[in-house]
Amino acid sequence: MQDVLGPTLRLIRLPHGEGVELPAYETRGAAGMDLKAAVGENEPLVIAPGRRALVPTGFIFEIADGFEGQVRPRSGLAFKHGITCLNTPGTVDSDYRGEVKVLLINHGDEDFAVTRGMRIAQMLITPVVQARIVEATQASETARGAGGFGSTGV
Ligand SMILES: O=c1ccn([C@H]2C[C@H](O)[C@@H](COP(=O)(O)OP(=O)(O)OP(=O)(O)O)O2)c(=O)[nH]1
Ligand SMILES: [Mg+2]
Repeated sequence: MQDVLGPTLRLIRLPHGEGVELPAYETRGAAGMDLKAAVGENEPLVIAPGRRALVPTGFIFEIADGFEGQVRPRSGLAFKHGITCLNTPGTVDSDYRGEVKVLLINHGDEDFAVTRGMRIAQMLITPVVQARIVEATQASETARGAGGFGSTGV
């Protein structure tokens, strides 16, 4: 995978991200780079059951034109603790210059403490295109027509 040259991702470290490891692909073929929590060293962010929290990553991500960042949950956190991303997949626009944050929700039945450096989610860099938006008066004909939501059987 790493033989395939992807776009450059510039990361601007914010003061509270000082010392936090860069997001990284954990294995050679990993689709997503793991994002780490930039919460205070002695201030874990505790998410109670049923609650949500915006977790800082400590970085501005300058995503190349023509790409987006998709913030997705980590399956291990979901399986073991019921922790997932509420807005999955989160969309990080290429023109966004604020800090990337991860919106976690606790679907488990115990408090979950997010500690500094914890790998909380993953980000995929994915190509996007913008459509040319045109209003029309009639839909074109197709074999499917208006059939959907199980119209071809289950
Ligand atoms: O998980 C996420 C999702 C979004 N963002 C940031 C980057 C993204 O470019 C911006 C806006 O996200 P989105 O378009 O999904 O939210 P919105 O509710 O439409 O806000 P806006 O009006 O700012 O576009 O928020 C994150 O940091 N993490
Ligand atoms: Mg938006």
